[in-house]
Amino acid sequence: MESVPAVIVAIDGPSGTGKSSTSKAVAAQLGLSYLDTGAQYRAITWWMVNNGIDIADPAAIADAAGKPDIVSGTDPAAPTITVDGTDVAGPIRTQEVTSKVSAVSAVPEVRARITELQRSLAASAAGGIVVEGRDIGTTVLPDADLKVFLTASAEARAARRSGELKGADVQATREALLKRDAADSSRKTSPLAKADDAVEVDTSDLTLPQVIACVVSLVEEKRAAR
Ligand SMILES: Nc1ncnc2c1ncn2[C@@H]1O[C@H](COP(=O)(O)OP(=O)(O)O)[C@@H](O)[C@H]1O
Ligand SMILES: Nc1ccn([C@H]2C[C@H](O)[C@@H](COP(=O)(O)OP(=O)(O)O)O2)c(=O)n1
Repeated sequence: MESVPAVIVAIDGPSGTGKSSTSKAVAAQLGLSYLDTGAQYRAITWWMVNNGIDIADPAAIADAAGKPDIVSGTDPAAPTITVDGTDVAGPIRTQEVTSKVSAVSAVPEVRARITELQRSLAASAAGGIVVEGRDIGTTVLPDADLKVFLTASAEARAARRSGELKGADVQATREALLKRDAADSSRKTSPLAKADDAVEVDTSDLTLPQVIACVVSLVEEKRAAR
């Protein structure tokens, strides 16, 4: 039987463009592992908040960056995230963590630590992996076989996000989302950016199944060309 070589897929883009839903579905469909790098930054932020680290003090964050043990489960059917053995999948999605994650993830020591975890997970995924985040194509896995950069209008993204957070005001969600994009795009260390060789897909007017099909066919094209 012919074996299919492991494929590494990097999916980046701002909040609400469909990275997590698309990456999980593509990985499940193609039998690949899946890594949500945003969950890792949220997990380290949750730990900082829980341990009384001053989020306004980058030196304090840098000093503590090596302390928490963050473990990601990469099965796309049931991704997991633990900190020092505690399941934090729920607590990392609170408004408090969301409002603080950009400040924590801007600290170079935090990025170095999490980037190392990401590279080691990608290297050990024998069947290949889909890794989604903000700097995967530019910094974490610059040699990925396929890089996709998802975009969508602020209106579409805010409508999607406020649909998730029951009862959330679309305008307030839009503002919080744009504020986080601006912080993530303007930080010095590996900001949110499209890699030069990434394929850009605007998802504003596409359904989720259409985006998934588009990325699956991009992966299949890459595989066929190898
Ligand atoms: N193309 C799409 N059309 C409509 N809704 C979408 C689309 N892609 C994703 N969504 C929905 O938008 C929300 C945010 O998607 P998610 O995958 O979490 O985005 P990201 O990981 O980029 O923040 C989810 O509720 C998801 O189901
Ligand atoms: N590769 C990554 C992934 C996420 N981050 C940071 C910046 C993001 O605002 C936060 C949270 O990412 P996450 O993907 O969970 O955010 P959303 O699902 O888009 O709300 O983490 C990062 O700096 N680098």
